[in-house]
Amino acid sequence: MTEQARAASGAPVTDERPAAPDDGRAPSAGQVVFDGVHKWFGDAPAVHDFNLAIAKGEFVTLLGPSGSGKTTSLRILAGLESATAGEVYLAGRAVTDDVPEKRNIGLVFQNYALFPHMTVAQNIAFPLRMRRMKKADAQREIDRVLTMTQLTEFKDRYPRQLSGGQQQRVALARAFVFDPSVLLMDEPLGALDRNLRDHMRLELKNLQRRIGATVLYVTHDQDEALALSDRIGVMHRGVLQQTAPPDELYEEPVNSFVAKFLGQSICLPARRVEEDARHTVVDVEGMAGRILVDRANDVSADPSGEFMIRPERVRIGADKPDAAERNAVACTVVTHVYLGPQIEVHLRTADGAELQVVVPSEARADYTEGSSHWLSWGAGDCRFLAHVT
Ligand SMILES: Nc1ncnc2c1ncn2[C@@H]1O[C@H](COP(=O)(O)OP(=O)(O)OP(=O)(O)O)[C@@H](O)[C@H]1O
Repeated sequence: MTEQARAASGAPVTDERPAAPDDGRAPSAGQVVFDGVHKWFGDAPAVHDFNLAIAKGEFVTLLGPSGSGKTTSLRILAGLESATAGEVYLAGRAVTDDVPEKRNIGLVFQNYALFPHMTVAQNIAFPLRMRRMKKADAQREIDRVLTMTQLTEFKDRYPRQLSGGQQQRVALARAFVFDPSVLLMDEPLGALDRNLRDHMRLELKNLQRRIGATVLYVTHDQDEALALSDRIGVMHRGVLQQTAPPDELYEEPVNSFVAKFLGQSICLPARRVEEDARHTVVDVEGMAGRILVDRANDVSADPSGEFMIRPERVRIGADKPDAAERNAVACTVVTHVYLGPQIEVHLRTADGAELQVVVPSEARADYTEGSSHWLSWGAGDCRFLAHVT
């Protein structure tokens, strides 16, 4: 069977396999569990010690730059790639050595992978045919997903007679039709234009919620990841850096790679010089004086790391704030960039650190080149992070 046909068919796991270890890393309640998975291509590591448990009905996204190991991890779960080490579990059973046809998984790829010589209805029927489902039962299931994906009126068309968005809906319908235990999607909206992408994103989320599907999704688009996911796992150089709900990932990144990859951030090299019960005191490159960081926001194992703050947490004013626990740094404006509702102000400290903040654009007259300002923020607004590049 070709990879395309395998991916499109899926088939239930029928044999008895050992249960997932109940060691905390691999909760038996997990619908999907990666337990210490490694993948090497020759002597090049692609995925390193990958651990992830996905609950039933959960939508988890792997987000990361090109080549970070997202697709390889997903293909290992699908059985299209073998793990060099580690185990993969589906519904509590090890499937690491099972061929793809033995895993009850639906797959959707960026290039749709529809069969060009089959109509919409025939494409959707394919996984049911592979399972030898009775004709009347199959027809009922096909009608159900045609309605669900609003494709009934297109059922007799061929893929070439459909728009990109319609083709992608067929691929989704084909992945849903056999009630897979898990759906894997690799950049499924990647080939669509921006408007259609935003629209399909909503459709996809609604569909997933309605049927309660467990989804592992791959993208390098952070907006897509934020909009769709219950949790996001950020990958970098084959390593899962952090897995958390979108707001937690944004507010509480564990290292400088995650902070920089998701949203805007001010990150500067820093050193921990002192700590007491409430604060860590850090020396930030380019900032005179010591900067206070809440102890809870000090997550670097090393004394050297990175100071991080989100630009919207920085207050900008004409005067130095006098609150003792407020960090304050004097800056001059280098330039500003008009962005419509906001301007991005580029500033330089007296010690040469460059940083950017955003302010409402109606205040732009205050930020002429060379003008002086005070930046300030609370110890709870900033973080001291492990340095990961
Ligand atoms: N079949 C293969 N043979 C050799 N190396 C491979 C193979 N597949 C992937 N790799 C390498 O493994 C690493 C991870 O690739 P992978 O496709 O998983 O990354 P990705 O994060 O999905 O990237 P992208 O977003 O570009 O798809 C890369 O360095 C890639 O070149």
